[in-house]
Amino acid sequence: MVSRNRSQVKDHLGSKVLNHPELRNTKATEYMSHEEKYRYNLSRATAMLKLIDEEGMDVNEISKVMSHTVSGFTTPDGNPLAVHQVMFVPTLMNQADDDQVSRWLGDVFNGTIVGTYAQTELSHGTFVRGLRTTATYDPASRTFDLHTPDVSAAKWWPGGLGTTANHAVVMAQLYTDGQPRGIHPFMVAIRDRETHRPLPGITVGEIGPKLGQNTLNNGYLLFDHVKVPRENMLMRNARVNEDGSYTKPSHQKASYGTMVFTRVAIALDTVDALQIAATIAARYSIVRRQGEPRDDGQEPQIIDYQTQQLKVLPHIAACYVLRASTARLWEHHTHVTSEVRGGDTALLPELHATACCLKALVTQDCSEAIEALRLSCGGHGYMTASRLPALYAYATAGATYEGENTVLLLQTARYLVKQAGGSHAPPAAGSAVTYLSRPADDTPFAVGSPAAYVAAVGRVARGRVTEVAAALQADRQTMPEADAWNQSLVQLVAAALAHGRYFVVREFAEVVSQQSSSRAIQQMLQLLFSVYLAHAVSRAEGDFITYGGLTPSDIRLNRRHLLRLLAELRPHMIPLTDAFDLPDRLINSTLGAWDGDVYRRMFEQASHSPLNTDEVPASFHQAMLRSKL
Ligand SMILES: CC/C=C\C/C=C\C/C=C\C/C=C/C=C/C(=O)SCCNC(=O)CCNC(=O)[C@H](O)C(C)(C)COP(=O)(O)OP(=O)(O)OC[C@H]1O[C@@H](n2cnc3c(N)ncnc32)[C@H](O)[C@@H]1OP(=O)(O)O
Ligand SMILES: Cc1cc2nc3c(=O)[nH]c(=O)nc-3n(C[C@H](O)[C@H](O)[C@H](O)COP(=O)(O)OP(=O)(O)OC[C@H]3O[C@@H](n4cnc5c(N)ncnc54)[C@H](O)[C@@H]3O)c2cc1C
Repeated sequence: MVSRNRSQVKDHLGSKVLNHPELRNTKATEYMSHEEKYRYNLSRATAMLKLIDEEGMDVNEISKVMSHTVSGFTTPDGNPLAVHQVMFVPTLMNQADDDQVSRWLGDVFNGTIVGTYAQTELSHGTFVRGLRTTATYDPASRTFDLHTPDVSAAKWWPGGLGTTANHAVVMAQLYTDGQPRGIHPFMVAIRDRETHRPLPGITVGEIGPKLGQNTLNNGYLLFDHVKVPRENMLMRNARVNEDGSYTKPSHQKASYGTMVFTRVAIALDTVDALQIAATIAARYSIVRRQGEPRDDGQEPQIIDYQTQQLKVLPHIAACYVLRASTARLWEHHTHVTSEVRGGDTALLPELHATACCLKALVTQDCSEAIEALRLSCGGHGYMTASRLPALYAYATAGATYEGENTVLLLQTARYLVKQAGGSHAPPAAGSAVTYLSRPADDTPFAVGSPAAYVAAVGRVARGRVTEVAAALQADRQTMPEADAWNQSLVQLVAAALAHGRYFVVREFAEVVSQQSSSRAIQQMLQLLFSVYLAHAVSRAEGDFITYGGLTPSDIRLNRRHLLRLLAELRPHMIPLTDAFDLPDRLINSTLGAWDGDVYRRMFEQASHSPLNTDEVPASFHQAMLRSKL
């Protein structure tokens, strides 16, 4: 499997799970209790982990397996082992030293150690430096004392912590030699490997129901002076020596590496959810007919309403554009990580800035798009069996976890304004920010020219960044830094999003220009790109007038152009979503099956309601008749 790309891994595993004795048969989980749902999803997650093991996948491929296309089928209510796979294992691989890796990894891969990534606390998630769990080193016993000072410092949220994991990588404030040293990772056993009972000094449990993803098994965790051996601090980056002396990491934020990786993975994966939602809405929009009959005597297919085309088609284009740019980000991450392992951290700041902004842009765009697609399916889109609510719940969680989106965009903005002001190391060759130090691209705007649109998107990004950088600089002369920063927050976020949009469209422009296998494919990619660009302009018309060099007349022309493009794309809608190659069983939607047999499926799913088991449910007598008396 080692040389397969993500899509090949997804297809391979997709067919494996659909034929797997323990995974191929699914149950409707809507009517299960919380505990039953957890058991069902956990046993499927475990079967999936065994399958991964049988396939001999390495850690890099394990994260590819987290493709929502596959995991949404295997664990429809959230994977209680997701954080084990996506964060715990990669943290050990990248932050444990070689001795530690050889000490733990065997037990991780044979399933004896199941872990989570315990960083967030009740009172601190965003502000990582503010975490209050302490790890105080005692040279006499050569142990760390892990302690939760009060309930507000309880770890709260880690996935799988509730009742699944027996170990955690705990992010805690290190104290050694009497000095605070900042946040560091510790490998901590929290439950007995045999009995699964919490170990002495540990309080652990599950946090309760959420908007969705209810079997992620998010948990809480408190330490009452728990002793952890010195060898359990992950020591690839920083070290605490036996005498308590401290060796700094090569990069101040080296211990944040897992977050960077997971942001990249989330950006990639959320596009999977959008592809599924777009396929469902496209198929339903063809099947559904409603309205005054036309000349042929038939009611119109809803996709032939211009408004419906606007609700559905731009999001199909977005699937293609965002898939390409997030795949490029993944490749870039792989490259930078290997440089960092070799000791060169020069590319890390920009990788961090790009990962923050793409994770935010993609999860925001995808959750808004999935909600629009749900609305495009009318009442039936509100039903759980359409799968659209779960897809939305999944995508919108991505806007919060692994760094709340506003906060991440502000990280990107911090990097951008430093670049614009020349106060950061100059960008490396191939950097995504060189445009800030060059004159603006003055390619005149012309409807119908993707290159002209890309240039305009670039002018918006450049204008947004330079304007807010100047405002910030001016405010810094008259007020404290924190006030000046706060004064510009809204514009900083807008600048980071504009930069992200420019990154995305430049990457796709390159994909289109490099595509050489067929003229027809090239033309289709051009059409998708044109739709994406025209839609991007229509969503931010003010910006394109203010910074992009467009006139009000260009804006009017773009509105008409977008609608014409949608009409042009409409006949290709089904092939374009079929091309995502999603088998019906993985889509798992009453509205989105390939044969379009929507109404029969809807009736079939209604038959599963426990309220339909008896003609008159017992509850009628118990609740309603009694209340009449
Ligand atoms: C394949 C998987 C796909 C999908 C997922 C599948 C399933 C999903 C199931 C479950 C997923 C759930 C998991 C969720 C897990 C979590 O949520 S874990 C917790 C995540 N928490 C966060 O992300 C917290 C966000 N906050 C932060 O990251 C930081 O606090 C901060 C906002 C970045 C600020 O940090 P700090 O206060 O320490 O920073 P400053 O001291 O202000 O320094 C800033 C300078 O540091 C640079 N910096 C910051 N971070 C990094 C980094 N990671 N790498 C490199 N550099 C970094 C920053 O650029 C500043 O640099 P400067 O300008 O030069 O000073
Ligand atoms: C489903 C799910 C799974 C999770 N899994 C894990 C896990 O496995 N491990 C783990 O450790 N954590 C996990 N988390 C926690 C998650 O990482 C945090 O919730 C997330 O980082 C947001 O932090 P917060 O809750 O502190 O939000 P807050 O920071 O409190 O956000 C609230 C509001 O404050 C604003 N805000 C905060 N700071 C600033 C600022 N500096 N500037 C401007 N605005 C600001 C935000 O923009 C937001 O609007 C999970 C969360 C969820 C929802």
